[in-house]
Amino acid sequence: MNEMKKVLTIAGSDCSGGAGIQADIKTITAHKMYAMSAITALTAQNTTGVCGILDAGADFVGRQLDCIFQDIYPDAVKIGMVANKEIIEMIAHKLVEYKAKNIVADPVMVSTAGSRLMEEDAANTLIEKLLPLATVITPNLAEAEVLCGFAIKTKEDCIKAAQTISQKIPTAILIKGGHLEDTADDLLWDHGEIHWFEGKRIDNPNTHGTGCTLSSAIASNLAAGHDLVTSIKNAKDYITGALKANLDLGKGSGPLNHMYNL
Ligand SMILES: Nc1ncnc2c1ncn2[C@@H]1O[C@H](COP(=O)(O)OP(=O)(O)O)[C@@H](O)[C@H]1O
Ligand SMILES: Cc1ncc(COP(=O)(O)O)c(N)n1
Repeated sequence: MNEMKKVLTIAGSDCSGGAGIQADIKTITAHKMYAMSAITALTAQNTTGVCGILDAGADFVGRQLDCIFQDIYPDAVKIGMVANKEIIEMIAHKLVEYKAKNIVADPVMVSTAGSRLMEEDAANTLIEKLLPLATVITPNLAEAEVLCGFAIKTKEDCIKAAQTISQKIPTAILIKGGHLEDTADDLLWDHGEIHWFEGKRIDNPNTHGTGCTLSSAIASNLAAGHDLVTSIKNAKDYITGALKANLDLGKGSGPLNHMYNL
């Protein structure tokens, strides 16, 4: 029997199933891997927006991580929504304690519909304590603007932003271009080396959970033993397929179709 790869997601729950923990578990399962989850917060949300957040508390997040790492050690870890400083610090502490590897950190700050998912005063703790532990961080354009401190309008701006961010956070940096106007090109800055992952813009308004899905697909590929560039390329192919499959659920920006190639 082949060894089953294990991927852990540390993120918030989306009760409507499109983003967060639910998107991550669907993605990891579609990669034929074993998914585990440490839930940082419950959100009450759907395709039209977020109407409530209940965070799990730092101690309880720590207990979930102890249970996971002491029993079924993950081959890769994806980090998504983390609501406040205390939880960020706890996760950083546990990842160091258990020597976690293949960490993909998505610095989730604001939902697509505009609701804040991380408290405003937590950004510095995220930048100083948690993001530097990652193999790769995956900000979207708005998150990259917060991390670099200036507006990003063009592909040249993306390169400048990655260079600036790398001075504070010495990991590989993937700036996602899902919110660029004409293309969906993503930029990887890997310690000074630049790779563009080109993507045609797919005309599908249902993009709830694209960032969550991409980061857990990258984590699944790293768990499989692929290098970072191959992992991102495969993850981009996965998200392209899930967008092209045109699921249309809910009254707002709907979820992706994770069953398109099963
Ligand atoms: N309409 C689209 N067509 C093709 N790819 C897209 C589209 N929207 C997002 N993507 C891709 O989905 C991934 C997630 O990007 P993005 O939507 O920018 O992240 P987030 O959900 O964090 O805002 C990226 O690889 C991006 O290029
Ligand atoms: C619990 C949770 N985590 C993350 C997101 C962001 O989702 P997206 O992938 O669309 O940026 C979300 N809406 N809810």
